Amino acid sequence: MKAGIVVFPGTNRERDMAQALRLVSGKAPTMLWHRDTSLPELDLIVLPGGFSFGDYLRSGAMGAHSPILREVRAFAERGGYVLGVCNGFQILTEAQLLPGALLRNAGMRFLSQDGFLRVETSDTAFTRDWSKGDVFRAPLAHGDGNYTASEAELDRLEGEDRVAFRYVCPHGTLDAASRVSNPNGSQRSIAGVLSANKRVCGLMPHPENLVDPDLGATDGVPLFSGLVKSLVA
Ligand SMILES: N[C@@H](CCC(=O)O)C(=O)O
Repeated sequence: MKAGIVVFPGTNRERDMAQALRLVSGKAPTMLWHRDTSLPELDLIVLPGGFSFGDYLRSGAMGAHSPILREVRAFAERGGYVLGVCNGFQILTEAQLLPGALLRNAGMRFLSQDGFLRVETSDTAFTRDWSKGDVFRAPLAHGDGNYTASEAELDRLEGEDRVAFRYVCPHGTLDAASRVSNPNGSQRSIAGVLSANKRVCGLMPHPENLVDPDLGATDGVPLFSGLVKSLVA
């Protein structure tokens, strides 16, 4: 699987993402710069976490206007697979490659804690190595993770099976009003969504940080192993 990771000024999780892709796929990804105006041949583009442009204006707002986003958009329009994690998810919504917006956390403070996610669909390359209803752990680290969209958009996402992950309690129950189950106030406890063709996925938690057994947990491996199965010719 030929993966590319986009680095912006302020990105700080590109090495975590590169390590996860290398560990699971066996192939080192290509590091891309936000000013690049052409891409190598790729199967997957990843926008990793961090603080692109210092989160000035809004998290992801400036990164969404970087030159490389024209190439990312064209790649997605050709049916390419794109994964946005945390700041990468914020950039994808700001670029309108995914619906909705990530607003300030409901508690108005930066969250740095474990989150528990329930897989809401296994019918995608990003989730095929889980079963619908599986619950896994993934670290959270963000100030603007409160997923928000219109009621009509939320209904559309639900109706088209495009909610990928939802925040739940550790034993899997869902309580949108609970800060344990829903740490940042996201509407309907949504943690990750998909594009209409289900080939662009964004999520706030960091599954790339739980793929190495030497670090004590491999909860995030299925995200990457599913992509390898779908994208390796
Ligand atoms: N800087 C963004 C994302 C953080 C990250 O990607 O880890 C925020 O605080 O919401």
